[in-house]
Amino acid sequence: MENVTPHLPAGEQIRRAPKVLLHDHLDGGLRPGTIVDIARETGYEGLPETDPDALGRWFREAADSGSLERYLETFTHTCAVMQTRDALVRVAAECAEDLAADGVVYAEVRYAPEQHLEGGLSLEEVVEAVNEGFREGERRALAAGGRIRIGALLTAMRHAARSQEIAELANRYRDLGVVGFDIAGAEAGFPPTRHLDAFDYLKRENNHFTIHAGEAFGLPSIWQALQWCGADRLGHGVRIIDDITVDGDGVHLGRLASYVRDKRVPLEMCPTSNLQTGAASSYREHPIGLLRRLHFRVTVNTDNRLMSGTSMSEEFAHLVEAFGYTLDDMQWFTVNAMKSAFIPFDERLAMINEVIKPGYAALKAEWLFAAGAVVPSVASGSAGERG
Ligand SMILES: O=c1[nH]cnc2c1ncn2[C@@H]1O[C@H](CO)[C@@H](O)[C@H]1O
Ligand SMILES: [Zn+2]
Repeated sequence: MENVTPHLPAGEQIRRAPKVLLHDHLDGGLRPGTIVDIARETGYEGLPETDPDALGRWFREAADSGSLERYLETFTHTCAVMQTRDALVRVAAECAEDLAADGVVYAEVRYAPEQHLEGGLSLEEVVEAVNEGFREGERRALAAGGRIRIGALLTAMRHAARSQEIAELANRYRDLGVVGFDIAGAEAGFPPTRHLDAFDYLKRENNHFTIHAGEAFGLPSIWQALQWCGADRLGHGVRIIDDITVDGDGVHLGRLASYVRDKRVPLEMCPTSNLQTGAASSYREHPIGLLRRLHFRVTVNTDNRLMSGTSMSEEFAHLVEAFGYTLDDMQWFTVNAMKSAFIPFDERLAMINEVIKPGYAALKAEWLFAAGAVVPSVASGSAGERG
């Protein structure tokens, strides 16, 4: 009899479970075959491999360096093939299709418009091409029997000096496919306060933003992101663990960790990416386990599906294995993510009540109808033991 234990998710159930993704980079999620195609079409000759399988392996290995800076070097190749309107439409459409096929029902996908200007596109043309691709991908997913909604986050690169311009762009395209703003790139040496003008501007506009913080750099980065910049969410935020001590007397939260938990600050955690950049040493030791137990507002994310060779289902499968998470835990993470999304409250609520909860309820009931589940011993109470 297969999987009659209620609530314990098997691989295929994890894929079918509705999932919400808040932290995924468009330029970190291309299909290797698409990179090869576009490189050929546009004459980009810098690819380290031209066979799609070998190229996929190359990205995973090159990103597996233990350093964020080296991890980020691999984006040269994906950005190189995302410089034309057609390429951006294609990459965005495939992103939506791939996420929907993996059971993601809502995603916020980010990219840095300033990294897609080498072919002569304007910032506006970049945003419009990506939006067009997302809409196309949503339609294709629907036609294939799936369903997904995608909102874009516009990222400014923290080492550069275009954050104000990108924040204004995010504001201009608000309600037109863009739902918020972010900063990314190497963290050490580039504190979020370098971009205070952009964050202040977005606050005055009542707009939303998240900040990559507490990944390659510790508590000061998280503190600045929250208390100086006013971030709505933290990208990664794993280093908040440095402000938590666990000893014989129990768990003690420092002031910053308390603030993060008390204010329900969403943490966009990306376990596999953290293993690759050295921010965590194994799935079992990943801070997500403790933070979930302490009821921080934790969410599960992919970061870069190509560089990490992952998907939302893969991330959850690793966590199920490491921490014994059930469908109830998956639902908890998913509801956390949906609550923390940047779309309007009524839409988030409808997603939770009409899509996420019914989806998990259906999965949790499956054991009842599994072959062999209804046996005479039901009367003697074995079904009750399963619950
Ligand atoms: O985990 C990360 N930490 C910091 N920056 C990142 C991470 N993943 C990707 N990017 C950076 O964000 C840019 C826009 O999508 C990417 O080009 C990459 O440089
Ligand atoms: Zn990221």
